[in-house]
Amino acid sequence: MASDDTTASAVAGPGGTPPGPSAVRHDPAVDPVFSDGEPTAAADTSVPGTPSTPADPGFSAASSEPVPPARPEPAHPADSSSEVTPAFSGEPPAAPAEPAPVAPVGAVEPVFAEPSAADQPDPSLVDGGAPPAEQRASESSPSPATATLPPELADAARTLFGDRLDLAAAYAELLATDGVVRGLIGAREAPRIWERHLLNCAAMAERIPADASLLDVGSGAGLPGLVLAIARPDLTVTLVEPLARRTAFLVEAVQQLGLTATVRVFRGRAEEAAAGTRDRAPLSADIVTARAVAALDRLAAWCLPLVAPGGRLVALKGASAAEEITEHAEAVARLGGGEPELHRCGVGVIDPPATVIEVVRERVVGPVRKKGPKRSRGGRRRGGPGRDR
Ligand SMILES: C[S@@+](CC[C@H](N)C(=O)[O-])C[C@H]1O[C@@H](n2cnc3c(N)ncnc32)[C@H](O)[C@@H]1O
Repeated sequence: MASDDTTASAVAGPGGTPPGPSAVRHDPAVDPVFSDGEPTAAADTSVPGTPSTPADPGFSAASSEPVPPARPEPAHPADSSSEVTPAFSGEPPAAPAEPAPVAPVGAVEPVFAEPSAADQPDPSLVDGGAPPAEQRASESSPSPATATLPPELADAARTLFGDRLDLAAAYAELLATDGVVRGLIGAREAPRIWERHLLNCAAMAERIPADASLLDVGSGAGLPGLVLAIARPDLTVTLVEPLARRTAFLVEAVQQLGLTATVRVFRGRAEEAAAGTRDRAPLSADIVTARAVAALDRLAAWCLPLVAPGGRLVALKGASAAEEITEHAEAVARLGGGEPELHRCGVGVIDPPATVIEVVRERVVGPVRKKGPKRSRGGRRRGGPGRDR
């Protein structure tokens, strides 16, 4: 049930409420939410909370390697094919993988219901001998119901979500129930969804201009793209995610939250989104966001081709953001990016503020061509077999 703190009538528009006491305590900027069962998540190993940092309990067995183009997820009823065919949700080729449409439910109260019988986990979600997600959820102490917005975060949440706070609460509920049951989010993350995930993602909104188009690369369960779409109804958002189980969740979440007018889901890798096909123009947007997807050099390689010239990559990063800039600024420049800039978001609202790295796409750089043998004017390869004849 909603407390008075979370009712729409009690909230002001974003920025309209004086920030309350800073209440977010951890450095949550890049803590991803995936549970142990996730098979192929590429992660930013240069930030805290990634697989290379054992301290993060909510993280998956992710590697820093990119997702292979056609690497299958574990079989699941929603996955009719193991092949990843880049497509928007609803496009005919991808249709078999999409769940049946769910009627929008609108805003719901930020208390998490018990999973129904229909929510029983599919055993095929279990990876590597781990117990089913539901079992993992019940084994760890916090119950999903504890993901209710903590009172000490209510001021920050009101400031960041304004009159969309109920919608944010509905998404938090989805993450903490469905997200846990389906193995998309670690059970221990449920009680700290607001603190570690929703608020710091929402804080990025201050770096995004009004009415911008936005592509969120490696959305996973919707972070930060879906959070930004909730906080900022003026944005047009595309969630880019290659893995079927995650895109199935995203499609359902978009429908259930009633966000279909401003949010679409593209199943595929960033590189595929940028390349386009004979039937689909390459995707691009004013702003490309990412959290916990890759280190800055690789992120720039994947994301800058998706940024409209003059637009920006806005990457949510952790404590090592400054070192990443030092390490990768040259690579970013080679890829057509400007000097990476570090910004703090949510100052005075969340503690610590979120850290983002921003890169303007200054130049359009073509794909790196591999050096092949030189050809003569006649088209023959110099030194090739023809020359010896
Ligand atoms: C560690 S998860 C982070 C998910 C989410 N951004 C978050 O912060 O919770 C990394 C995500 O990036 C996706 N990913 C990996 N390589 C990608 C690529 N080349 N293009 C798009 N997404 C990719 C993975 O499938 C995975 O969902």
